Amino acid sequence: MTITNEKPTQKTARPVTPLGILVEKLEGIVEQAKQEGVSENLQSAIDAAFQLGSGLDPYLDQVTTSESEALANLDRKTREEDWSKCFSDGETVRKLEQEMLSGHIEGQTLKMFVHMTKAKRILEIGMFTGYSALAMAEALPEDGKIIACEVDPYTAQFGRDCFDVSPHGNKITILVDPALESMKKLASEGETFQLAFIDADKTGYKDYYRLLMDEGLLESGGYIFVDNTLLQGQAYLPPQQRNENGEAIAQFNQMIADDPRVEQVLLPLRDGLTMIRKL
Ligand SMILES: C[S@@+](CC[C@H](N)C(=O)[O-])C[C@H]1O[C@@H](n2cnc3c(N)ncnc32)[C@H](O)[C@@H]1O
Repeated sequence: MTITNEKPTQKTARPVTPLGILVEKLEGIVEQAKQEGVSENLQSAIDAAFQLGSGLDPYLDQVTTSESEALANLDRKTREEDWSKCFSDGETVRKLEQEMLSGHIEGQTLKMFVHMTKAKRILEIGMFTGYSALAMAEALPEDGKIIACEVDPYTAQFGRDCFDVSPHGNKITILVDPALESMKKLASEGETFQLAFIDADKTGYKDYYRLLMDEGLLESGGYIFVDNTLLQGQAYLPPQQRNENGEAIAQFNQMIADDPRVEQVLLPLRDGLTMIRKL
């Protein structure tokens, strides 16, 4: 057996945001233009468009507060895991992938929102390896708590192991069940939350929202943050370009826009992050 000290292979994440996809397309256009020999003016316009787009995400990373060591460790471990093998070996019950992790900019944004809202009881719907849960936990006071719903036991344990090396991990309780079941149980026990973060299966978003709003889980004046509300641009692209998730998100966004009980804003951060305030 050969023992090396090489790091486990890390696959490069594929683009999963409107900007990332746009930049990948621009990169292809830059190459194609070079090969086909377009005019100097057109080439420099294409190069400028590529520069403008490709520089944004690295710049945000550079000027945003760095993530904690525990978050960096969780991110690295998530990238090193072979998620497709975990699924084919039957370790995970769902097909998971490293691209599901929210990451540095969104994590710091959520953490900032927790500070700003002074929320002490948070419900997370869709935890994966726990990046967003831990980022929010870092902003909670000692007596604050997060209940994180995750259907996959393998990734729930993966997250738990990462939480346990953080001084904030003890604020997070994981419920390993379909989120709808966990939420109904929490509602029947009279639990209430000041902040919820929806980031699970996109076709379930409408039901999660209804449960939060109609079953008393979310307190008046409480906030719901919702991830992937641009769904790689499918939310605003022509309907025939949408897959099932894109259609679910488009319908969800419209449902929120039509609900007089709330105020909301869709931030074009990463794959779209909607902030909703219950009036
Ligand atoms: C996009 S990931 C969550 C990412 C995480 N919030 C983060 O910031 O890194 C979605 C997660 O939702 C979980 N999920 C999907 N359907 C679910 C359900 N019905 N109930 C609970 N969790 C679910 C998946 O197993 C997956 O881990």
